[in-house]
Amino acid sequence: MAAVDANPFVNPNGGKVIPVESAQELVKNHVHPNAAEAVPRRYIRPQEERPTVSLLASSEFSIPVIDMKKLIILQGQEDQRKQEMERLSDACQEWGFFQIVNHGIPHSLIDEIKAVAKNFFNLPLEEKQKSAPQGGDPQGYGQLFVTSEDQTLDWGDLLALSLKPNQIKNLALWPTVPTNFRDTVERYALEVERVAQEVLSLFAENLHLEDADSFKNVFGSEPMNLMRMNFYPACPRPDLVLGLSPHADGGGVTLLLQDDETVGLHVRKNNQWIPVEPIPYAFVINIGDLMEVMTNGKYRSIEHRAVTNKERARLSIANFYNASVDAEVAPSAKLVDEHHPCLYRQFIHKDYILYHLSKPLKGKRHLAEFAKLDISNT
Ligand SMILES: COC(=O)C(/C=C/C1=C(C)CCCC1(C)C)=C/O[C@H]1C=C(C)C(=O)O1
Ligand SMILES: O=C(O)CCC(=O)C(=O)O
Ligand SMILES: [Fe+2]
Repeated sequence: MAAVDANPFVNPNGGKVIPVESAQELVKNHVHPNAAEAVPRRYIRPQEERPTVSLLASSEFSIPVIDMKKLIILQGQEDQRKQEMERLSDACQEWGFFQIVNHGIPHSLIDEIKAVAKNFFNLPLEEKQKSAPQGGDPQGYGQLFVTSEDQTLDWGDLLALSLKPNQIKNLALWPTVPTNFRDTVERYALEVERVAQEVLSLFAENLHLEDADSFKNVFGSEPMNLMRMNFYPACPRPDLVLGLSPHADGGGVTLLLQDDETVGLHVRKNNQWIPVEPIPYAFVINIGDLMEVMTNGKYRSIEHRAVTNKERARLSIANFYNASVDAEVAPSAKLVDEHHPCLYRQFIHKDYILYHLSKPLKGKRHLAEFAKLDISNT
């Protein structure tokens, strides 16, 4: 059993918890059946934050798709691999986002993890609340990043669990219904970790770092695998709300499974919101803040958000593959020189997580406020 009292993230806001009603319950109970008041005031975004998408959004202007099969080292296929590596490099530098296909995670396991997540969110509230945060631990069923009474709320519920390392894993909050939840999540976690490590090796190779393990080494001996299952109920006024506020992921790399049927993820590119079209069984991968720091800004952690849908609920499952709790995070010395000044100060990963947890999700501001160096006078 995990040693919960050794978890450094307990009580990140001095124990202050702001209660938030489940969005799913709100819909179920038809609190405001009248369309004009269909959405309670606390969810309504100011005009400038309401969701519109770019007119540019089309198949020619969408996040790159990387075929992992083309990245396997095979004799006679060197040119094909080189081309795919270049596409990956562009994706990390220009978009901060890409989708991967042929990643080797069995489709049956993807079906299983989506099914257990859906089954969990479809349980009665009392059952789900058995996984509600306890004892100041910010994981479990409910909300994260709600730090004030007057904050605009997201139209979504979540289940956040630390899968690894044991120091922050709190099995007491893991659902026991559906009965295959734990076993499925444990098997899925191993596969996600394998792919995340492959992706880190490809990044190191692309950036010409000493060896393919260089990022894995900085991530340390106990990398974190945090899982966030997001459930966005159908919303009577998707034009007024957001499922998930604009944010950049704080960790290393994120592997996201999207709903196959419903578009909901938007990525910010050149000040426009670009929808990410779901590809069945693909993962959306994005660069997190830690990776932006380690690459000295060469790879970019990009703002994204989730919107809701009038007819359909949407499910997504994000795994944040992050450095160890006590890892020292800093730009790689190989990526700093007279033409590329050091953009970020060194910090301890744990301190950045605590900073993150104390603030509402707010675009790209967290990394800039926490670690960006002022290089205007250098
Ligand atoms: C959008 O970002 C997050 O939701 C998030 C969540 C973190 C967590 C879990 C998924 C499980 C329980 C623990 C915790 C609350 C930390 C982001 O975490 C980031 C932020 C930093 C920094 C990081 O490394 O991961
Ligand atoms: O639901 C989505 O598509 C986005 C989820 C996300 O960005 C996150 O969980 O950090
Ligand atoms: Fe995210």
